Amino acid sequence: MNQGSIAVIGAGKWGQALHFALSQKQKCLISSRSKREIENFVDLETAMDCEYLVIAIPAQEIRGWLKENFVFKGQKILVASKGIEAKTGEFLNEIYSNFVPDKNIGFISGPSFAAEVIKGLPCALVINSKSKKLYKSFQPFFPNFIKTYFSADVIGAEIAGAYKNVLAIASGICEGLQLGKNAQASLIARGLVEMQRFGKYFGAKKSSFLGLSGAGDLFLTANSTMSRNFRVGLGLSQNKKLEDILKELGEVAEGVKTADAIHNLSKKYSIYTPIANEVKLILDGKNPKDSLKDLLKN
Ligand SMILES: NC(=O)c1ccc[n+]([C@@H]2O[C@H](COP(=O)([O-])OP(=O)(O)OC[C@H]3O[C@@H](n4cnc5c(N)ncnc54)[C@H](O)[C@@H]3O)[C@@H](O)[C@H]2O)c1
Ligand SMILES: O=P(O)(O)OC[C@H](O)CO
Repeated sequence: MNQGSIAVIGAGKWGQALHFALSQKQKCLISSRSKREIENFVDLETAMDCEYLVIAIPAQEIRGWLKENFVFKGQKILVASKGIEAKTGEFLNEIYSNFVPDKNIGFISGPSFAAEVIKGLPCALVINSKSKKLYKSFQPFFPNFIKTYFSADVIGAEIAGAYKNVLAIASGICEGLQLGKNAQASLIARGLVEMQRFGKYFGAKKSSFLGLSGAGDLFLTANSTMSRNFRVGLGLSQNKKLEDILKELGEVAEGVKTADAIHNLSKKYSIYTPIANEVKLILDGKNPKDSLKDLLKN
């Protein structure tokens, strides 16, 4: 293993933004499935030989990618993805736990549009890990325009980062239906309560939902067309087909599959998640205006 070296795996919008940020203070390699004309682009084998890896692959693809490509050689891993695996309902930390020990892995959360990070605009992120030593080993790699915080509440950060994408779809629908800012603010506030209720069932800390991982990322994502998930909601409000919306988007919108995962988990464990459930029904074809009536029922 190449001691002290760092690489980003995944050269999508977030992988490229993290590569830019992590290149400010030191050389940072980057790798992806297809070759890219990016500084310090390397093949996967070279990247995997780095001591520090930042993995920015879509949540639904992680299990397959790990099975096909990952060999643990003591690397320290930072997971940059946000989502819950739809086909199993497993959280990302559960998937990674089959490949990496808890002391070697952390999860990034917080309000962070790639488009702003790649411009060097200031932001704040949380590195969530069972190991504070892991956080301390990654922290020096981050540039001065990114303030990092530590939290040991991995499940809270994971659920917050995944759930906010589903709520962003709901908020985009609300915007698209021109229901007004009162409705949108109420939806976001009730969504935060719902997210925290869901997280509590899995042992998440309430504070994670009041901080950067929850409220911070939700306020960002549910109020901006910079969010892919918010734009999915806008498309749904215009009765566009989901396949057409995603084709036009050309990037991942994790909330679509995570809505499935949350719906299945809340049904399995009898957790009250009305907003996420309506998003799932709308993604399956329910008229958004009918969902609105159902959500407004006293
Ligand atoms: N874009 C952002 O602002 C942002 C910010 C924070 C977190 N994230 C999260 O980062 C993750 C990646 O999002 P993104 O914005 O980079 O998406 P993107 O659609 O821009 O890029 C996804 C990348 O993953 C690659 N990919 C897809 N399937 C793959 C597979 N099976 N194996 C290897 N690579 C594969 C694609 O080729 C693409 O380069 C998501 O979980 C997202 O929620 C995104
Ligand atoms: O574009 P979105 O909706 O995937 O959001 C991107 C980031 O998660 C914002 O923190």
